[in-house]
Amino acid sequence: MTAEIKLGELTVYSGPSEFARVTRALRGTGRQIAFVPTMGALHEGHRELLRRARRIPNAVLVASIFVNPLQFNDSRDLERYPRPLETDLDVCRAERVDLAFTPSTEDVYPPGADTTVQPGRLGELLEGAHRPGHFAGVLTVVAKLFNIVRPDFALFGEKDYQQLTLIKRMVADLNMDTAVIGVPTVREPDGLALSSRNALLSTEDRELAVTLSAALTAGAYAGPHGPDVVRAAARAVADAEPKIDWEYLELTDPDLGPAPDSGPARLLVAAKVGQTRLIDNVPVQLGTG
Ligand SMILES: Nc1ncnc2c1ncn2[C@@H]1O[C@H](COP(=O)(O)OP(=O)(O)OP(=O)(O)O)[C@@H](O)[C@H]1O
Ligand SMILES: CC(C)(CO)[C@@H](O)C(=O)[O-]
Ligand code: BAL
Repeated sequence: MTAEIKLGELTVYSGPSEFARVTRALRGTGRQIAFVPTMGALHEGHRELLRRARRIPNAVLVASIFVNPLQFNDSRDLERYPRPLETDLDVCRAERVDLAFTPSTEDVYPPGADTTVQPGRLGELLEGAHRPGHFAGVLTVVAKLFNIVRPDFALFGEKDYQQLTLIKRMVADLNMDTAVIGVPTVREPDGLALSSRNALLSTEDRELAVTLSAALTAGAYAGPHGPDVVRAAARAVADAEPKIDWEYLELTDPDLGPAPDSGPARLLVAAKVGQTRLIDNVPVQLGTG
């Protein structure tokens, strides 16, 4: 079988069973597998994940492109989600991806599929409170993808910080044999976190959207003064932009528990800008000043 697998140029698969056989054959040759799961509409954030994965010595680079309906609690969000598959495959070629997995919804969820992975308490906070069922959808598809690909390494962006935290939790709790690597958020020059949904912003909304990262930056700079000042500094920037529908702006510890008085913390935001819901977060060092 491995004789047929060409590495060094992109091969695209859509059948889960066929793809599982390919990855199993590769493992049999002693190669390690580095995996970058995505929903497509690839941008510089995804490219950074692919480049970091490419640098893992002797690894075969696998990317998946699948807009997972199970994690969308809003059907309009699912409908509007961009799907430029051919351009995405060109990006995969440019980043020297070996294997792309592009299943259909029916490939991933054949009739009768009924088993899901449910997050614990962590899945109910923040994003979980605003997108009911979202993280069960994410964990279910990530567990399925991990079973198909069986990666040694899987790379996820810190932009989706709660997702990254929950995936690390799932891997530990369910004894999955994959090292999860978090990659810092890639930003536009003005600070806006890159996101596939940015393509849906009107010109005016794009200008407003920078307020999310501006609020986070104001909070992070206030870190030495302690948690109350961080919250107040971030909130002041957010409140100055009432055209944005702010959903949460919260300071936590790095594991998403209550914020400490000093030491490392995380400041997270979600807001609707026009029709488009965006999230972002930054690390904050508290109470050192
Ligand atoms: N700006 C970014 N920097 C680093 N990683 C990112 C960035 N944006 C997305 N990622 C990561 O890329 C992976 C795939 O994400 P996804 O395909 O959902 O893209 P996205 O830009 O997060 O889209 P959206 O948030 O609009 O759904 C995830 O691990 C995500 O955290
Ligand atoms: C991890 C993921 C690919 C699961 O669908 C998705 O949530 C994403 O792109 O962040
Ligand atoms: N990037 C996280 C996937 C989602 O918003 O559904």
